[in-house]
Amino acid sequence: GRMRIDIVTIFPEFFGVLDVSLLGKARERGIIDVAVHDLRDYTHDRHRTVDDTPYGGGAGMVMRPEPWGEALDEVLTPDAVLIVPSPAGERFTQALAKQLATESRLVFACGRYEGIDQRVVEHAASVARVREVSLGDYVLNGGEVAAMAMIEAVGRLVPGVIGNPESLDEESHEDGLLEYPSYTKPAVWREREVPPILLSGNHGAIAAWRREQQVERTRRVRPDLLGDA
Ligand SMILES: CN1CCN(Cc2ccc(Cn3ccc4ccc(-c5n[nH]c(N)c5C#N)cc43)cc2)CC1
Repeated sequence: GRMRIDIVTIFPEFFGVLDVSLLGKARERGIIDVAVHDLRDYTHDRHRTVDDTPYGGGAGMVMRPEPWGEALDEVLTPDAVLIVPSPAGERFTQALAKQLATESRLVFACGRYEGIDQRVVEHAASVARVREVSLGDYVLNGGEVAAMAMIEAVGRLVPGVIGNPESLDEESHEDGLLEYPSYTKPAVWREREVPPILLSGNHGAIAAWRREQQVERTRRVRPDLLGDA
């Protein structure tokens, strides 16, 4: 396929949904191959232990390096990009999604507890490109939800995955503005009319109105995207 994605996690069943979603079609068509690996398969003790107490003290547990080392030995090839979801990561953006969509191999290391022993990331960087990436400034309990979001954002940009590619270039954050509001039938719903301009057939005026809606909405909701104070 065009892209191979490996996911290492202690919750492999979490990614079962990838079989049914949009990416399910892409997998059937052989565009994207996804393989999920259970980190516990790389432990060798009876309790399949993946965590231990943090050196230096502190609350919570840290994920042990050994299982991660063995798992990544198996899936991390030099051409791959290892993506490690982390609260301390660089911000995940549409620009990064577009960059990652050009790669042939992505590996996602989904941590839990308080994170993964840092030596795992250090070692991986000697084998492949590694990026610690954060979904946003809020706290999750692990990397799986973040990985799912990133896989969806990247997967839909891989050529052939989305039916109508033109819907890709007219979307939010493509031109730095939020998207304009959308409407469909009926023309009146609960006494609310569709903006008449959209029924005018005047495509120049419609395009202008949509642009104005984008600017107005962006200024109201996301002034940071306009570089406004
Ligand atoms: C001493 N204290 C100092 C504060 N830390 C902070 C902390 C560390 C881990 C976790 C839980 N967790 C484990 C793996 C993992 C991956 C991604 C994310 C994540 N959260 N938010 C995003 N946007 C994420 C993404 N992407 C969270 C994760 C939660 C909070 C704890 C220890």
